[in-house]
Amino acid sequence: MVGDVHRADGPGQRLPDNVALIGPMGVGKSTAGRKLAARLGLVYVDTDELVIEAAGRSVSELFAAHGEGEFRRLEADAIRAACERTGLVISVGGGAILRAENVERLRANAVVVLLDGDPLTLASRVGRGVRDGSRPLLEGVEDVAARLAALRDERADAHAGAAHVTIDTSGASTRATVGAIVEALTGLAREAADGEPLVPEAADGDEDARAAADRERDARAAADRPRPEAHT
Ligand SMILES: Nc1ncnc2c1ncn2[C@@H]1O[C@H](COP(=O)(O)OP(=O)(O)OP(=O)(O)O)[C@@H](O)[C@H]1O
Ligand SMILES: O=C(O)C1=C[C@@H](O)[C@@H](O)[C@H](O)C1
Ligand SMILES: [Mg+2]
Repeated sequence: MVGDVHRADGPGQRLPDNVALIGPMGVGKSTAGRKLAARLGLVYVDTDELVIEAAGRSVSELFAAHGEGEFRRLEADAIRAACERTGLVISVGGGAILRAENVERLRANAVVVLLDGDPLTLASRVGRGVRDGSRPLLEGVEDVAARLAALRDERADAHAGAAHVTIDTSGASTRATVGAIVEALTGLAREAADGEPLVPEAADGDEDARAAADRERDARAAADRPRPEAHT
């Protein structure tokens, strides 16, 4: 059932004009988000980047100077600002779903897509970026995979409660993940009463070329295609 994907403002509702990507640290929200925005012709924003801009320092510096609480306050401000806009793909910082106000705002103003991945996948993805100043919760941690697994478990309920749709990206390429997100959004848009598709329809005459490109992409991604799973 996708009823609660609609704006809660009565009949004639349509799907929200934003897409929000949530999920565990390192799952690929920023990487997939940029590509998704390009593919859908939407503007990409990343709440971590908005916080860095507002604070004038890296996430790690902010944690060190003012603590996680200040980071979370700026993160909530960033989400509020993003949710006042439309036409965005919003990559949401990994821990933002722990605040109910963030979840409420995101669900009301975006289709919320949870990108998930098993702990080994997460560990392999963050491996290269552990010391880039963006993930203070992993700094100085010996067993990054165990820490990521623990955080993912702690946040599993919050993630499930926040998501309209979940996509398992374990072992999937970014291209396959973006394809699965588009497929899920298209499905939701078609099912939404009076909803307009979030994915632009192909222009007349483009249909065959687009279908051929889709078939080619699907064939390439078939081996590792993640399965979207809709939630109420
Ligand atoms: N599907 C994928 N397959 C392989 N590598 C990926 C994939 N998605 C992302 N990566 C790589 O994993 C790393 C982490 O990705 P990214 O920064 O997008 O994660 P994130 O979810 O935004 O993390 P954070 O919550 O910390 O912001 C990057 O180095 C990226 O290139
Ligand atoms: O999972 C988390 O709590 C975090 C994820 C990152 O996106 C950053 O928002 C920050 O490193 C905290
Ligand atoms: Mg990110």
